[in-house]
Parts: sequence; C-alpha cells; structure tokens
Amino acid sequence: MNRSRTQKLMPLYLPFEMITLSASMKSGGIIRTIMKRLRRNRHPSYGLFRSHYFADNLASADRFLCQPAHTLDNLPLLWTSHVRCFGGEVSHDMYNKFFGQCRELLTAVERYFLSEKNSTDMIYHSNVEAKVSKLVSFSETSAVQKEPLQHWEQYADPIQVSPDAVDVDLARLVRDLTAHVALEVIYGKDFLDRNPGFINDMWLFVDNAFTLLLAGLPRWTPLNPIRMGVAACERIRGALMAYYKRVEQRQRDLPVDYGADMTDVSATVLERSKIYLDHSFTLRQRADLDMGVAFGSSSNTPVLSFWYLVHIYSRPELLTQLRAELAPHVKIGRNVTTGKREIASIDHTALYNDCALFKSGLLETARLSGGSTPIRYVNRSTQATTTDGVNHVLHPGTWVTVPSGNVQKDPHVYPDPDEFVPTRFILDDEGNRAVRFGQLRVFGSGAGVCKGKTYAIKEALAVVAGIISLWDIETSEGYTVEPPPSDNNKIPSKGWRVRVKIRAVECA
Ligand code: HEM
Repeated sequence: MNRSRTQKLMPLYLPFEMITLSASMKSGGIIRTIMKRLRRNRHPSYGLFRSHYFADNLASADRFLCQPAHTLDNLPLLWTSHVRCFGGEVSHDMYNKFFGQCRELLTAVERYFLSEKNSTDMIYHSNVEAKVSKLVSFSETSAVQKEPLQHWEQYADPIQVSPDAVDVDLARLVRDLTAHVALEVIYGKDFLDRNPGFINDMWLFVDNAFTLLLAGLPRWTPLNPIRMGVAACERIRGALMAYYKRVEQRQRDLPVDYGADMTDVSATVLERSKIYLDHSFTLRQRADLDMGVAFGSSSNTPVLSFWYLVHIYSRPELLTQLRAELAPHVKIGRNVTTGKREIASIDHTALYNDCALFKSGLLETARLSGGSTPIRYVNRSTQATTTDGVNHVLHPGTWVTVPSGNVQKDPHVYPDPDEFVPTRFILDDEGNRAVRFGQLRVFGSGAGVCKGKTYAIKEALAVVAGIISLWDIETSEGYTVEPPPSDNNKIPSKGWRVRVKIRAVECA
C-alpha cells in the first residue's frame, strides 16, 4: 500500500489508548492522576501520543462533532474497518472509489432508515407481525419437533416439551430474529432464503474476530477465533457478490441467476447498486462496501432488543404495565388455518409516539448497555474548547475520540446510574408524557451519526412489543440472566434458556 492509502488508517495504538483513558476516567484514582499528568500543557494531547486527542472534557461535544465532514471526517474509520476487519480491497482504484463515493452510498441508507417517514414505511414493510408470531414452531402431532424450523430457531436449540411449550435459548432466538428483520427489509427475502448461514456467519465474525482485527491483529493470525471469523467473513463477501450480480441483472433487465425473486429488494440497495454501476465498482468492491451496511444494520439492534426483554420479563409488574400500554396498538387475532393466536397488526406509529413507558424503557436499556465513542480524523485545523474555557488547536492528520457515552453513567445526569429506571426518559409536560433522548448518545453524533438510528428504535420497539404481547416466557430452572453493567454489544455467552408459550389473551 502506498502512503496515500495508509495515512487515513487509524493508528494501531489508538484503540488501546482510548480504552485505557476511558477506563481511567471512569475509575479515577492513581491511573487517572498519571494520565492527567501525561496531558501536555496547552497541547491538545491527552495520554502518550501526540496524534490522538482524547476529548473527554469538551464544553459541548455535540457542537464539536457537528462540524462538517471536510473538517472532522468519519470516513477514515470506515476505511480502517474496510482494510483491517473486512479484508476489503486496498488498491489505489478502491481507495479513490471509497473516498469518492462513500458519502453518496451512505446517503442511500440514511434516506430510508434515518428519516422519520421513510423509516416508518420500512418497519411496516418488515412484517414483524408474521415473524414474531412464528417465534417458535410447534408440532401439532407429537412432542417431537417435526415442522421445519424458522431461520432464527436454527441455532437456538428449541425443544418442544408439551403441545404448547418450547424450551429455547432466547438470546440466540431474539438476536437472529431481529437481525433477520433488518436484513430482509434491506436485501429481500430471497437473499436470506438462499443464504441460510448468512446471519450465523455474521455472529461468527463479530463474536470472534472483529475486535481483534480492529485492534490491528492481521487476518492471517494463526488463532482459532480469527481463522473462524475470517472464514465466515469470506462467505459473507461471496454471498454479497453473488447478490449484487443479481441486482445488476435485475436493473439491466437481464435474466436473473436462479430466477431469484428480486421484487422486494429495498430502494437503498437499488440506489447503492446504481452508484456502484455508474462508477464501475467490481462485484468484489460492491460486496466489500456493503459489508458495513450488513453488519451495521443487524449487529446492535438485536442485542438491544434481547436485553430489553430480559429487563421486562424479570420484572412482572413492569410486564403487566407494558402489556396494558401496548394492548390498543398490538392486535392479537387467530390464524385462520391453525386457529392459534398470532399478531394481527402492530401500529408502529403509535408504538413510537404514544407508548411513553415502553419507549422510555428501551432508551433506558440502551443507556445501561454502554455508550458510543465517535472517532474522527482531523482533515482541517480546528479548535476544541474544553469545559475550563481553553481552546486547543487540532492539527490536520491527527485523530480525535469523544467518549460521549461516559455521561450515561454520570450520577449528576442520571441519579442512581446503575439502576434500571424505565420511566427515566419520560418528560411530563402538563400531563403530556413525551420521551426525550436528552443526553443519550448511543448512536453517535454529527456527520458520522448512525444512519439507521430511527429505524433501529422502531425495529426494536416492534420486535419487543410483539414478543411481550403474544408470548409468555419463564426462565428455565438453573438459568438466570442479569443484564451486565455494560453489554459490550454481546448476548450472554451461555445464552438464556427459557420456556416459551403462547399467551392466553383475548383476541380482537
Ligand atoms: C440499536 C441499534 C444501533 C446502534 C446502537 C447503532 C450505533 C451506531 C454508532 C455508535 C455509529 C457510529 C456513530 C458515530 O461515529 O458518531 C453507527 C454508525 C452507523 N450505523 Fe448504526 N447503530 C444501530 C443500528 C443501525 C441500523 C439498523 C442501521 C442501518 C439500517 C445502521 C447503520 C449505520 C451506518 C451505515 C453507520 C456508519 C455511519 C457513518 O460513519 O457515516 N445502524 N451506528
């Protein structure tokens, strides 16, 4: 790689310094004192390295991060994941295409998943009702499972224990179902049916290799987790290459491979494909750049939804309150063929706007699960103003990290910060109960803010509302799950074994 292609790669020391500084800020004590001493007077460097500014005490993190991308750039971090994690192509051609077209490609995500109106259309398209109604499969005839399992049941080890009860790992079940919802809405049903191992490969990669690779271990490192993760990543790339070939065939009115049904491919994919074609991206380059979308859209929401369910099902009183709040908006009917209860409809707009306790509880789960630390590359000189009023100059070619998530455990902002307080984000304005994000920044800020933020909340609300409205869930003997102080975007390694039954509830 020549210098132009390496200069925008995040330095290898940065994740380590960021984690150490972040931990020292939280823990206080001697490490904090040492780190503070290392802060060079008047130089905006905090810690050991001059090319990294750890901006933990900005006067306004939001205002700072809202600077235009030509000053504070989010793309070099994405380029770093492309090179180090996803093993994407690093040719000169790819570098130019990446920095030339990436913003346009991200806009094709943002337009449908960040906008209030379009994200509502997307969640209505996602048919969460049908998926949640088939959370687990029942055999009518015997206690032995005979029906084909749904995609999300494959790795959740379901065992039918009576005609109406299934024991299952809820962590795997919910994680895979929620990922399925987002991926189907983006890539279409045929893609997931044709690639039944796709979601499992994503987890193999995320759980085993992603962090180690981002920290700088080469992809050829002879460690089992990396080998396993990298092999899964290559299968994902292969699936996306074959997929974008079919999308191109559809767009050019050519016969589509395998006669695949491409009618439900999202507008996001069609727009991205058009950009790829207009700028002569090879199939491999298209797949490389879509990995960020596939992972971004389906790695965080599933874990958030799972932990919210843990909070709810381990608090019977809260469960009752939420079911009452949701009842007018989540209609239960009967399946005309089986006669079993199922979700007939979900009013997604009402879940988002009118169910204050339910939405606030989701934000509280997000608050507890840990915050984000936006990382930006400094393209042009800029200033960072700290709380003590000092202006630091940040030079081009340096990096800045903003641990805006630390506020989430700050007792001055959130009293009893380790407690789960479901009402915490409700503002009562003369009888009008509204839910406000306040200082919560789980989705980042500024130009690099999460491009799926609005959809992600609607999707998590829909999945959780559907599950708690239709299903009774009890922890199996010997399994307890306590939400960890910070989930690091993970489900519990041993899963959460539960018994699932359809709830006896009045049908509409
Ligand atoms: C609970 C769910 C989610 C969480 C917590 C989350 C969080 C984040 C965070 C922290 C960032 C980096 C922001 C920054 O640097 O300031 C990000 C970036 C991104 N997210 Fe999400 N995300 C979620 C769901 C989604 C979904 C559903 C999609 C797509 C439909 C998505 C697409 C993206 C994309 C494309 C980026 C890169 C943005 C850029 O650098 O310009 N995310 N997300």
